[in-house]
Amino acid sequence: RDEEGIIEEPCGEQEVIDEMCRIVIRDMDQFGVCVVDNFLGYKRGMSVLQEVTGMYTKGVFKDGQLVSKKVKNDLKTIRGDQITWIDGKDESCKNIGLLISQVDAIILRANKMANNGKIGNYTINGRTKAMVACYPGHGTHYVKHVDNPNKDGRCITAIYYLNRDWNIQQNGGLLRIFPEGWQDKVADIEPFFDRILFFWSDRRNPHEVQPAFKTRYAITLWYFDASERQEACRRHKTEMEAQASESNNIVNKTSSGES
Ligand SMILES: O=C(O)CCC(=O)Nc1cc2ccccc2cn1
Ligand SMILES: [Mn+2]
Repeated sequence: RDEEGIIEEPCGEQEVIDEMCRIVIRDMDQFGVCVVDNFLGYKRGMSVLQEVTGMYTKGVFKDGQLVSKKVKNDLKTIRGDQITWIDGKDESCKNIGLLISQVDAIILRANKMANNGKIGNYTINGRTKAMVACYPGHGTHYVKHVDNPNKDGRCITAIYYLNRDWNIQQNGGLLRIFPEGWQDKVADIEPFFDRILFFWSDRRNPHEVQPAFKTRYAITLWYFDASERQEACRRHKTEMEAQASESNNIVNKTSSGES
């Protein structure tokens, strides 16, 4: 507060980051979901959007997963979201790289600031690459699902939206989260430009994307909890070894003529 008792607006970059971290920690602890608007600001948000639309017109997006939909009595296969994975290091997506480092800064700082240095009792030590997704907008949707149902190590989902002048009534594409413990209440998130959303990736947050009727872009990052990730990798390694020795036995049996 300055002498008139007016609350000082955080002005420096660091104060803005700290303020945002406090909001993320508070909302994640209270709701398991957190929405922050004007995350990058108009200019930097637009440069991220331009890179994404540039990639899309270049056709780097893989065809989305097939969603066969019974339309009257013929199976109409429509494609869901189209995705591409990038690490944001190459020159052609340096602005996406800036977005990624900005989200990293918030998550890692929040991890430090939270009580005993853990946000939601996690110790975050890494993340996936950025998944850039596009819904082509012919009524494509994403069925209700959980990002991490079986402890693969991912603890926080961060989704950055890029859709300007988005009108939910006309364009659809609402993200609906069904947070565990909210009874019949839901969290309806409109995929607005320069909005970032955080939520726990596990079974606490089943979610769906309702049919979109305009091209809908989003960039997703998943952050890893150190111990859950380590355990998941150990389990995966054991499964791989078991499969290898199993196929070895079969080979030995068939080559030695045993039935
Ligand atoms: O765009 C949004 O608002 C969220 C869409 C969404 O949930 N996408 C998504 C996409 C996925 C792609 C591969 C594996 C798991 C995945 C989980 N979730
Ligand atoms: Mn998801």
